[in-house]
Amino acid sequence: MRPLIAGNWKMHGTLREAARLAEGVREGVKGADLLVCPPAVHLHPVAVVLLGSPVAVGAQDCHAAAKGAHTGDLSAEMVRDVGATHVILGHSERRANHGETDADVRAKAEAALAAGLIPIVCVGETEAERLAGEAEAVVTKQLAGSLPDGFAAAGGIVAYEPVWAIGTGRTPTEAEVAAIHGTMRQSLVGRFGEKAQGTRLLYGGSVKPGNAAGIFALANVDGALVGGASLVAADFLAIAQAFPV
Ligand SMILES: O=C(CO)COP(=O)(O)O
Repeated sequence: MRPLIAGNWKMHGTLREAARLAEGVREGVKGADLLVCPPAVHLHPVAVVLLGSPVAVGAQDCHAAAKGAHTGDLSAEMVRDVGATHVILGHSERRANHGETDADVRAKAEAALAAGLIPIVCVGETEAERLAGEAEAVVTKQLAGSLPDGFAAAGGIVAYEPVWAIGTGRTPTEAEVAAIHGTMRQSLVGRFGEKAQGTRLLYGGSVKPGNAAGIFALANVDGALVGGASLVAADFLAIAQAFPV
């Protein structure tokens, strides 16, 4: 399976900085499939910078409805229309800051699929859940509730992002990542059948150039969802280069 290295730029940067970062990624891309997910207002200009390059563009969220009276929201169609091919859904920051439930994420993923976008659905346990030994159960439940039917057939992507590893410089051990990714694969194959062997499972949470190779060597890790390190083109590209080809 071709790895996917995705950058989640979150709420960072000016338009000029977004364009420069996109140019830096475009100039250095080789090997892995790359995706950048800028803030919504930068989607179109970044898509223009990356037009004709192998670097894809994704949004960080979309609404579940195709259109309507939803002030401040963006539909999947709008995101697609301005040049995005992917959308991150159910990131823990949205689950925490906007109260998004598994059912909300599932509805958004359905809207994304209907609009021809590839959803990247995020799951992950909190530190308290990990300490209570509940990480695998939490992630399995989130997957069951957040993924719509047809997810695997449409090429949907899953990102495992332990909440306590995001932006903290801490990561699970390689054995812990391998265990969760193995559990996720099993649960996807159980629900969607053998085609889910081809579902990309990304790891996210403090991925850096220095720890990427170890994480990428693990079974059932098919790429990464990178936050902070994706804001520096050289670091993002170094992470992509760490994937064994
Ligand atoms: O939340 C993340 C990506 O979606 C991970 O962020 P960091 O790479 O900054 O830990």
